[in-house]
Amino acid sequence: MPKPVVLIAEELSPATVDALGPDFDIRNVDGTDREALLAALPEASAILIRSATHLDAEAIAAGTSLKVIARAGVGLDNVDVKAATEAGVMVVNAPTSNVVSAAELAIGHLLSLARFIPDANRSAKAGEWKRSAFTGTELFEKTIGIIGLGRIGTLVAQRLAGFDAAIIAYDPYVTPTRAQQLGVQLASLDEVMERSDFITIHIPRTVETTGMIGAAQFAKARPSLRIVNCSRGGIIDEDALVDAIRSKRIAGAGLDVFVNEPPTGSALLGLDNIILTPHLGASTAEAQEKAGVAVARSVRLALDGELVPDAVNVAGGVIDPTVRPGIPLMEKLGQVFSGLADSPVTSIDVEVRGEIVEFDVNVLKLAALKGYFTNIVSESVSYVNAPLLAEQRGIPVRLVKEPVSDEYRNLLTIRGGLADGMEISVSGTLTGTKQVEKIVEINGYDVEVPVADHLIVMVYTDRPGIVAIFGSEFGDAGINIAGMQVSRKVAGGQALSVLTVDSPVPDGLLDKVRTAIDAELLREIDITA
Ligand SMILES: NC(=O)c1ccc[n+]([C@@H]2O[C@H](COP(=O)([O-])OP(=O)(O)OC[C@H]3O[C@@H](n4cnc5c(N)ncnc54)[C@H](O)[C@@H]3O)[C@@H](O)[C@H]2O)c1
Ligand SMILES: O=C(O)[C@H](O)COP(=O)(O)O
Repeated sequence: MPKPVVLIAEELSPATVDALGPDFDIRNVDGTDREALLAALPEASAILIRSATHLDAEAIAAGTSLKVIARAGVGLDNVDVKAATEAGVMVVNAPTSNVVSAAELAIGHLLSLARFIPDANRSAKAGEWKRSAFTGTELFEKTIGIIGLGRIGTLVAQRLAGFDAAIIAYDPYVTPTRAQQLGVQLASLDEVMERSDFITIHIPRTVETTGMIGAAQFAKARPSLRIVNCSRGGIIDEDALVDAIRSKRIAGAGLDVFVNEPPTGSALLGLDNIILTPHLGASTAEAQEKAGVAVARSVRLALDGELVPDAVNVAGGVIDPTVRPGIPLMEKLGQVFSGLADSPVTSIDVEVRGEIVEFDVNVLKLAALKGYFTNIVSESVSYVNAPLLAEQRGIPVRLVKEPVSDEYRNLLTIRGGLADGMEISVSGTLTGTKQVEKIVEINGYDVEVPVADHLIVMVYTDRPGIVAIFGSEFGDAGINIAGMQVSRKVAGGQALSVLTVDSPVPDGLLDKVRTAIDAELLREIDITA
C-alpha cells in the first residue's frame, strides 16, 4: 500500500521530519508558489505550513485527499478554517510553541529602541564613532504598559520584573487578582496610553482590536513613548503611527508585524526612530523545533484517526445527533456572552434544560467556552484548550443540567458573574423544523431574535420616543436594522432592546446613540464564524 503523502510547504525544523517518522511519503513544495502548491495538493493527506502559505477555499478544494492542515506556529490568518471544516479537514496548530521566543523579541525591541542599538551598530560599522548621538534612556523606574496579558504578555511581564520598572496593563478580560499575582497594575487603555514611557502589544487581531491604537490614542501619549508591536499587523493604525513619529508626537516604534507582509512601499520603511523586523517572533531554533515536533505528532494522530488535542476545528468524542445542533448555537451564545461583559468574568455556569440532558451534553460546556474565548484570545481556541484557558484565568465553570424546560423544548443558557459584582446571562434555543437558532433571553429580559452576524444590545430607561431616536441615528449612518425586540420588566423601568443589523457599526456611532438615549449599556456584538 502506498504511504500517505505529507506535504511540507515551508521551511521547518529538521526535527519535524524526524518526528513524522518513516510511515509517510514526505514531499516538499514551495507554498508561496501557487501553481506548484495547487498541483501538489491533490495527492496530499496532510500539509505542514507556517504563515506564508495561503490555504484558502480554492487550495482546500484542490486537496481532494486532504485530512489535516498543520500550522507549525500559532496564527491561522492564512488558513480558511471555515472552508476546511466544511470540507471535513482538520486544522491543527502549535499554540504554545513560540510564546517564549515572541516575548523575548518584544523585550529585544524595547531595549533596541531605548538604546538605539540597530542605528548605533550601523553607524559603528560605517566607521563612525558617534557616542552622544546615541544617548538613550533606561527602563529602570519607567512605566511600561502591556496591552494584552495573555500567554506572551504574561511572559513579558515576568521578564520585565527584573528591570524595576512600574508595569501597567490593559486587558479587560483579566481579573485584578491575576494581574496582582504578576506584579502588574491593571489600567484602562487611555491610562496606559497616557502614563507609559514604553508600550508592548500582545493581543490577537480581531474586529475589536483592528486599528485599536490610532490617532486618538497617540494624541494621549507622552512624547517619550516608544511602542512595540510583535503581535499582529493592523492593531496599530500604520498611517497614524507614521504621523505620530514624523511629528515627534511619540519617540519611536518597534514593529515585527505589518498590515501587509512584506510591507513593500510602506511609509514606515523610510522613517527614523522606527525598528522593523520581518515577522521574526517565532524565528528561533527552539520555537521552530517545538512547533515542528508538535504538529508532526498531531499529523500522526490525525492520520491514525486518534483524538488530536491541538485540533482547532473538530470536537473530540462521540456526539449524539440530538446534541449536535446545539453546538454551533452554544458557541454563538458564548460570543454574545463575552460581548455583554464589560468587566472581567469571574464565573461561568453553562445551563442545559430540557429532554436533551438525557444525552451526554458535556460538549456544550466546551462549545460555550470556545465561543466565549473566540474573540478574546488568539484565533485558535479549540474544544481542548478552552477549559484550560478558563482554568488559567481562574474562572470556575459549571455545567448545570435540568430535565425540565418550561417554555422551550430545550434551552441553553450561559450565566456568569463579573468582577464588578454584576451578573450577565444569555439564553438560546433551536425552533421549528428548520432548527432556527434564536436568542430568547439576555440579562433576565425575555426576547426572541434570530442569531445574526451583528447584534446591538441596549439597556436604557423606558420612556416614549426612544426607539425613534436610535432608529434615526442608525438610519442616518446608513445602518439597516433587520430585526428588533424591545423587552421590559415594568413600564417606566429599565428596557432592553436587541437589534440585528446588516453591517458592522461605524466608529463613533455607538457613542452618539449612547448619549442620545442615555443608555446604561450599549454593546455591539459581532458573531464570527
Ligand atoms: N510576532 C510573532 O511571530 C508572533 C508569535 C507568536 C504569537 N504572536 C501573536 O501575539 C499575540 C498574542 O499571543 P498570545 O499567545 O499571548 O495570545 P493569548 O490569546 O494568550 O493572549 C491574548 C490576550 O489578549 C487579551 N485581549 C483580547 N482582546 C483584547 C482587547 N480588545 N483589548 C485588550 N486585551 C485583549 C486577552 O484577554 C488575552 O489575555 C497574538 O496576536 C499572536 O498571534 C506573534
Ligand atoms: O502565528 C505565529 O505562530 C507567528 O506569527 C509566527 O509565524 P511564522 O511561523 O510564519 O514565523
